[in-house]
Amino acid sequence: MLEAIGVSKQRQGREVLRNVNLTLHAGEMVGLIGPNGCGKTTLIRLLCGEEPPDMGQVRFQGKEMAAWGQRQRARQLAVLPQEGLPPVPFTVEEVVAMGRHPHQGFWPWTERRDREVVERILQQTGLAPWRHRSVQWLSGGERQQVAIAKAMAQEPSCLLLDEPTTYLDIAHQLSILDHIQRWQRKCGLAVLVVFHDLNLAAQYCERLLLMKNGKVVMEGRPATVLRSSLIEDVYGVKPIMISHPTTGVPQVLLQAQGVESASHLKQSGMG
Ligand SMILES: Nc1ncnc2c1ncn2[C@@H]1O[C@H](COP(=O)(O)OP(=O)(O)OP(=O)(O)O)[C@@H](O)[C@H]1O
Repeated sequence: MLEAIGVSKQRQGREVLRNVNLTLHAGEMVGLIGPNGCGKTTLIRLLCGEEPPDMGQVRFQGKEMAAWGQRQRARQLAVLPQEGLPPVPFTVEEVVAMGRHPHQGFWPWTERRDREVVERILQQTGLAPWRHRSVQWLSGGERQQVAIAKAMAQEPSCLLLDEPTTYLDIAHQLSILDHIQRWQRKCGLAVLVVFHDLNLAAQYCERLLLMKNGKVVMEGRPATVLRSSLIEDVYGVKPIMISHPTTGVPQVLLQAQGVESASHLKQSGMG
């Protein structure tokens, strides 16, 4: 479905992606993880055709990305950038409907279908009661939910999400990711998600790619990638690894390293 083949990219003379290979298949959710500045967003920008690689190739549905027209690509590929949705002076319903733009005028019956899709998505995402609220007055987390609904309205076959849960509380993190997972499974959607939360990545993704300094250093199932020694090497912190009590997937516990917390533990007899 979507492939990066040996892609490299420089920023101000510095190589921020080095010979990265990635394949995303229909019907799978893949997590892209790694420390700040390791190149995740740059890779997403190359994968969605926002920028060309300096070396290597990005191919979408077998065709080189540069050969896709913008509108044609937008009918198939939706991207939720890291910065999310700006606080625009449009209503929730109008913004969700903007997701239909790549399809408009494509078939004679699109207008009715566009309205049906927007209505279905407003209902599914629980945004229907907010349809007339202006997006500019929504909180960061609320805007993020609208941004995801807009991407859903695009009805893509491939979805790229750059840290979609950053502004969301725990209930909304689960609700959005559950929603995307159901959509992925029902429609065979290919999903690539950038995560900082390794525990969510392990729970939702069948495959993870771990990046460090512009390179993919490990790829595989969560149990292969989320190993204590590898996490320590890549992130520079020593995690405590446990298995999720229900699903058995690896989960990462962090331990505060400050002097104060250590003495607090000793005082309480837990150190
Ligand atoms: N326009 C730019 N000009 C110069 N350097 C840039 C530019 N954009 C990104 N970089 C650098 O490229 C590297 C990779 O950045 P990128 O945003 O891809 O990392 P990231 O893994 O997404 O980070 P984060 O987790 O913090 O979002 C960083 O060192 C960043 O400073």
